[in-house]
Amino acid sequence: MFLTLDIKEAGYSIDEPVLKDIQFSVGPGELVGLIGPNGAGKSTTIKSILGVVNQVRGDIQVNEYAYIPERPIFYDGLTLWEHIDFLLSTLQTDEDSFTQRAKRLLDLFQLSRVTHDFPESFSKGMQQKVMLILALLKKPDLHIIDEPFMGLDPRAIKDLLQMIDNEKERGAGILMSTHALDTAEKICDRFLLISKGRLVAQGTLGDLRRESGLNQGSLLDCFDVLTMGEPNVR
Ligand SMILES: Nc1ncnc2c1ncn2[C@@H]1O[C@H](COP(=O)(O)OP(=O)(O)OP(=O)(O)O)[C@@H](O)[C@H]1O
Repeated sequence: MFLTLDIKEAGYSIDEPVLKDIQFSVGPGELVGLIGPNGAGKSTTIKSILGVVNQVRGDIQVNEYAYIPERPIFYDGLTLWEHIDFLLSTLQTDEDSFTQRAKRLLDLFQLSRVTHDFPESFSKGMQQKVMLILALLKKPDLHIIDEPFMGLDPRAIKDLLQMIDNEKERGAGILMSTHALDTAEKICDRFLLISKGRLVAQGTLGDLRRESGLNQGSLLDCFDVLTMGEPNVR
């Protein structure tokens, strides 16, 4: 497994846990969708894995990962190419092949023209593409992707889906939070459904259908049934 998570409680203060009793894992070549309503605890789950939630009771084992946040983050004063160069300096990899891969990806995502510009000046979609390129260049065991489809044009979404396929084929695991349930239904191997800080269901679409009693239900239908009337953590 590339990620094994067993959270008893996690949150931003000791007396008010946001998450309770969440257990799951992500293995090689698996795309796991983290879904749930607004405020359910998806980002808090991801932040617990990243180690930036200060109150976590439980155990989280994670291999080397790349994180693509919902809102792209860049280093002040570094151009796009300098971000790539900086990443290279943190990796033990062959410089020539790394540079070639970087150029190919910049081409693919149509960012070759702006390699010497500052990512802060890019559109949201272009910034998202930069984060994707940096994650791909790292070749991690696990990708953790927070709501990747927002702000991407249809062509970029197609490229992203292709990238996800390629990464799975390479053997990487992917944990992806999203509200795009139509897309998630088509591409995810398994789902983690979080509601009000608890893992209310996990498994394949077939498992979620069985659990919700909707034999032919879409992911959205199952989501609706399974997130109704969940008790609050607090
Ligand atoms: N930094 C923080 N400090 C205190 N509480 C927080 C913080 N971030 C999130 N929360 C609370 O934790 C709960 C879960 O929020 P979280 O951001 O994990 O939800 P989410 O499932 O990612 O939602 P969304 O789909 O809206 O992004 C919410 O009640 C939220 O108010």
